Formats: sequence, structure tokens, C-alpha cells
Amino acid sequence: MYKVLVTDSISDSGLKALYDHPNFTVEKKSGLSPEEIKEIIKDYDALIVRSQTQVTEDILNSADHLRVVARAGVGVDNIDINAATKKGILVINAPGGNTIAAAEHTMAMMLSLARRIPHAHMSTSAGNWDRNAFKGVELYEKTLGIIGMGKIGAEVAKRAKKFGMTILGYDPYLTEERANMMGITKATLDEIAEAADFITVHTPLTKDTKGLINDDYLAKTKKGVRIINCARGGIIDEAALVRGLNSGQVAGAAIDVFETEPASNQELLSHPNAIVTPHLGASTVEAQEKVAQEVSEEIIDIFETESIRHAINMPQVSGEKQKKLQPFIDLGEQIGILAIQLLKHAPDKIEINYFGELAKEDNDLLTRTMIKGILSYHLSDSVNMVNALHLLNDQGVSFNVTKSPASKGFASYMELTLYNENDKAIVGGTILNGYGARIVKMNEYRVDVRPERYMLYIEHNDVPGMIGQVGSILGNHQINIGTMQVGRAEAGGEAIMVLTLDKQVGDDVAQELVKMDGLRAVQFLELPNGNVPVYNA
Ligand SMILES: NC(=O)c1ccc[n+]([C@@H]2O[C@H](COP(=O)([O-])OP(=O)(O)OC[C@H]3O[C@@H](n4cnc5c(N)ncnc54)[C@H](O)[C@@H]3O)[C@@H](O)[C@H]2O)c1
Ligand SMILES: O=C(O)CC[C@@H](O)C(=O)O
Repeated sequence: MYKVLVTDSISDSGLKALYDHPNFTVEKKSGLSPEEIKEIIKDYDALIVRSQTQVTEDILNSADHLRVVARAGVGVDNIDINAATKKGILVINAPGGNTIAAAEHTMAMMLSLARRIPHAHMSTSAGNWDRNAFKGVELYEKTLGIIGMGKIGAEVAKRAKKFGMTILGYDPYLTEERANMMGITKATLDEIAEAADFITVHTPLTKDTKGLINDDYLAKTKKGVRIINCARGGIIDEAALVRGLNSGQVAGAAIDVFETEPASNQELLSHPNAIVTPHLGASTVEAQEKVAQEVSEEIIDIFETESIRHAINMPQVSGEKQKKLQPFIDLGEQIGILAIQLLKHAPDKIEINYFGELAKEDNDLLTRTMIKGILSYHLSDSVNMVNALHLLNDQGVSFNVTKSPASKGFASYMELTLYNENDKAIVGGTILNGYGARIVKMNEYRVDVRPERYMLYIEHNDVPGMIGQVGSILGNHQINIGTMQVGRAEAGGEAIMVLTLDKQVGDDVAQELVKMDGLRAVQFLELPNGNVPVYNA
């Protein structure tokens, strides 16, 4: 008998498949403290949560035979994925079950903003009859800018079109073809700022989307723009939004998700032109039933038939073959994340080459991991090892894998090339026996870099004094350099420098670096999980 623990408020009818199954028992225990969950988790085989329960490393380490943590929803920000992977615990989610609910909530927020319904309700229910104070605006013939044209963004576009709105969509993966099919216009962020009467965001919270709507962006928007966030807190800089509301640059904001939750920014929460809801995007009877049903059915499949559909991670499993490949799998994901950052855009073509011993292996899992690394940079939690190749296909990105027994100077070597129109980015890596993972090629240059969380990539002219200048700028900002590698194609030509740093650095440092004579490009790179362990190949 498999025991399933449910620690958040999850729809009972959605859990029916588990309740009815003879091999499963379900125990619902809401409102437990992390300490209490830690105490009891050792008795369970699966854990189902929504967004309240923080599934910490501590809890996961106390689990003796937990095999699955299931998130009844999309975002897995509340689960320590790394700790789960290390412990061999599978993390799954329900990516599509609340799409309609979130799209409808966005429409409700947009209409509420346009007609000031919450404010009119408060006034009328307080005994007033003020028909002049709440004159609104129409959605008809207005322009809506949608940032993030994934599942929810696309459903919002469909609905807004029916209201007679013109839709501008921005998404690194949005092609002209898909935009035409949806009857919307593919736009840049600046084009949206310039033309949109309403702007709604539907991206995950990533390094790129954090603070996407900030003072600078708001300054470019139409005066009187109305802004909606039913995606993730932090995509809109709350302080900048309050400044925009105060100055009248922003006529209204409808916010469901906050930088910290429960929300505490009183200036925003009580602003007369803001409408706020407590993260209700997915809170419909139907969505909660669907997400609970999706995870229940998947848990049954995992235990009964070992089939997995929506895995967020791929636990490190034992077995000789897996053991041998695991270091490359870890490095493969990092190569994907580095390459997509170097390319700066979404790729339209991907090439993966395996050389030497590695070419003799079944590389399916490794290829999927690398593609997951590439896609997760923009698609975040919606990408997993299982759906990575399908998503690539959906996004219209072609990919090709080649294998060659030639050694390329290392017993095993893998190289990833991403293409976007005329640009390309190359990252090559290997595992050095006893020394662990190494990035040995970046673009056209040979390097020898141990992947670390914070890295700095500089392209410059091969002239004396560059290293010293970079060192002093970083030193002046109290940034310690872990390692430094230089690479050049030929003496006196073009060269690169790759540094690993002890902490994240801000744009102010980049601004100083780009002013250096002979510097051609500078880019900070970040690996979410830091360096991979040292393995003996
Ligand atoms: N408020 C809620 O209760 C609620 C409910 C469901 C989902 N969500 C959130 O809504 C968001 C969207 O969910 P979804 O299911 O549509 O996800 P999705 O993965 O289908 O779509 C996300 C889209 O964002 C795009 N994107 C990534 N980085 C971008 C960038 N820098 N600029 C523009 N676009 C970018 C991706 O290419 C992708 O197409 C997620 O953050 C999810 O967690 C919130
Ligand atoms: O469970 C919830 O209500 C949050 C849902 C939403 O934020 C998600 O990411 O799926």
C-alpha cells in the first residue's frame, strides 16, 4: 500500500482516483509546520502540495521512502528541486490544469480596472450612489500588450480579441507564423510600451523577467497605461509601479501576485488606483479539480507502471550506466544554460555533437538534459526531461545530434551550438578524471573553466593590460575573482577572458567594463545550481 500525504488545500474530487485506488491511502493534513511535516514525512511514499507548503531540503532529507513530490499547479518555487534530485525524489507538476482559470482571472482583472468595479462596489455598498466618480474606459479598439505568449498568454489573447482589442505579443519564442495564426502582432517590448493601453505579463519569474517592468520601462509606456500581473510577483518592480501610479503615468494596476507573499507592500495594496487579489489566478473549482486530478493520475502511473509525464527533475538513479553518465548529465544541463545566455536570444536551430567514449553511449537522457537547460532559461518550470523535445518542436526549433568516435583531445567531449539567424553560441565541455566538470570551449575559443554559479565572459582585443584593468574594476567593487582564463585565436587578434566570481555583480560594473579600451563585449553568466560535484570518470 502506498501512502500519500496532502499538506495543502487540494480538491477532494480531484483526488478521487487516489482515494478509489486499492493500492493507495490518502491522508490530508493541512496547516502543518515544517517541523511537523519533517516528523511525519518518513511514513509516506508521495507528497502532494500547492504553493503554501515549503518542501525544504530538511523535510526531503527526513523522508525515508518518499518517491514523488507533486505540485498541484505550475510553479515549483516552493520545492527544493536540487535537494529532491540528490535524494532521488521525483518532482512533478500539473502544467495545464489552471491555464483557463489564470486567463479568466486576467480578463476579470482587466475589466475591473477598465470599469473600476471593486471601487464602485465599495462605494455603493457603503451607502453612496455616486454615478460620476466611476466613469471607466472600454476595452473595445484598445491595444493590449501581452508579455509572455505561452499557454496563459495565448488564452488571454484569444479572449481579448473577442472584445475587439488589438493584440501585440512579445515572447522570445514567438514566431511571425504563430503570431499570424493567432491573429496578433509580434512586437518588441519597446513597441508594446509605445502602443499599449493595457499591458499584461504571463512569463515565469526568471533572471530576465525579474523587474522587467521597472522605472525605465514605465517611462516608455503611454501615459495612462493600465497594467496587470497574474503571473509571478517580481516581474513588475512594485516600488516603480507605485511611483508610476502616483505620477499618473500608470492609470491603474491589477495585481494578483506579489514580490513577497502574503503581500505586505501597503503603498501598493491600499493605492486608490490598484486592484489586488491574494494569488487567486488558479483558484477556481474547475482548475483545482483538474490540477488535483492530473497529479493523482500521474502518481498512480508512476507507482503502477513507472510512466512519467510531467517530471520537473530526473532523480539521480543508481546503476552502472547511469553512474557513468551522471557527471555528463549534470554538465550537459549547465552547458545548455550557458549557451542560451551567450546567444542572448531564443535559438532557431540546435546542434549537439558527442565525441570519443561518450559517442558510444546512449545519449538520449543527456540530450534531453541539455535541451532542458536551454529551454528552461526562458520557459522555467514548464520544461522537464520528458517534454523538452516536444516543446522544442512546438517552438519550431530544429535540432540535430551527431556522434563521432574521434577524441577531440579528451576521452569524452560534448559540444553544443545554438543558432539564431546570423548569431551563434558554442559551449563545449568534458569531465576530467579526478578534477570534475570543465568548460573547454566557448564560442571559437579554447578555455579551461570549472563551471561556477557566477561567471563573467569578456571578448576583447588581444592587447597588453586587459587582465589588469578588469581585475582592478572588479577589485574596486569588492568582487573577488575565483579563477580567470584567457583564450585567443591568434596573438594580437581577438581574445576572450572567462572569470568565475564569488558573487553576483550589478550592471554598474558592466557599464565600467564596457568603457575599457579594447573591450568588445561583456556578459555576466549565471548557473542556478552553481558548480557540479567533482566526479571520477
Ligand atoms: N496567478 C496564478 O495563480 C497563476 C496560475 C497559473 C500560472 N501562473 C503563472 O503564470 C505564468 C505563465 O504560465 P503559463 O502556464 O502560461 O507558462 P508557459 O510556460 O506556458 O508560458 C510562459 C511563456 O513566457 C515566455 N517567456 C519566458 N521568458 C520571457 C521573457 N523574458 N519575455 C517574454 N516572454 C518570456 C516563454 O517563452 C513562454 O512562452 C507562470 O509564471 C505561472 O507560474 C500563475
Ligand atoms: O496553487 C495555487 O493557487 C497557485 C497556482 C499558480 O501560481 C501556479 O503556478 O500554478
